[in-house]
Amino acid sequence: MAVILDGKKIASDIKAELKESIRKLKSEGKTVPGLVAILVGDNPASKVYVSSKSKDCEEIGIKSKVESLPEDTTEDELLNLIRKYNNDPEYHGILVQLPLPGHIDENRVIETIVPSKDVDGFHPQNVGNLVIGKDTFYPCTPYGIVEILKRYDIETSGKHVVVVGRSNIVGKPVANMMLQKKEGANSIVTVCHSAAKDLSRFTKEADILIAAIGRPKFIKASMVKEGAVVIDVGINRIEDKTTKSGYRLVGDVDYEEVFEKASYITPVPGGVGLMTRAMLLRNTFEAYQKIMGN
Ligand SMILES: Nc1nc(=O)c2c([nH]1)NC[C@@H]1CN(c3ccc(C(=O)N[C@@H](CCC(=O)O)C(=O)O)cc3)C=[N+]21
Repeated sequence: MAVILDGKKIASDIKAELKESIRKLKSEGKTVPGLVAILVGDNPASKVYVSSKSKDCEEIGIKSKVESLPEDTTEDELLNLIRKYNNDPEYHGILVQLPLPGHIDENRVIETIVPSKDVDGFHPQNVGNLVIGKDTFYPCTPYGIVEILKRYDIETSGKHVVVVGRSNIVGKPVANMMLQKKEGANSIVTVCHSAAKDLSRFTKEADILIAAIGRPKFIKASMVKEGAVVIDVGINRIEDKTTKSGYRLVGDVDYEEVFEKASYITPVPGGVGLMTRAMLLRNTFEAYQKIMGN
């Protein structure tokens, strides 16, 4: 049976640390970090995420603002709003909630955010710096995964990490972070994806398995090595009429099965998702420190 990696506990520790740092800033009469979240359209899941982000900010003393724009906002209007915040000294972090409506080019949007305020770490300059091991913003979900491993003292150096999924927000950046030598995890990394003819051939080799596929309960016990560390990035809503909301959240890992075989496992909810939120706060604090020069 596995040890449950408690994302809720670690996220709350990180928030407490940041809260204390911000309290100090305030007591010295300094301005506080600021985060603006930009939401286009009314995707219900995105609304929930954005409102929980501002709640988190409020809790620890980060100034936050939500810009809610209608679905039919033009790309130019959005880009102009981003440019406004690029030049606004009260906001040190800018987050544009993804996905965007189809008529807006996500890459153009991301490239318009000034890299020094790109707290998602999605700008090509930050992505490039991550790959070559230079100062950057780590994307929040990968950053959260690395932080969980660190706080549970899980050995990563020389371990075989297998990432399933190759997205720009999770798979690719987490693979790069785990690969990093200097101040990094120093792991051996395999990235696999849906084109693999026999995925379990790869996943069974993992000392640390990171599942970021986006398919409910996809990783079965038969695909996992005895004693592996299993990190579940999936957030899938599946119908469940016994709950009040009519749905239930499950990960990309078949938790009940894999729990018996793994040495450590992250739960869903209560694992990586909460860490993602906490690391956004840390990135905002780091953006503030870099901009303010302290
Ligand atoms: N620009 C941008 N940056 C993002 O970081 C970003 C994004 N767009 N678009 C959507 C995804 C998804 N994401 C999550 C954040 C928190 C939870 C989270 O708090 N999960 C809770 C449960 C939440 C629930 O009950 O729905 C948990 O796992 O315990 C999940 C998913 C950030 N994303």
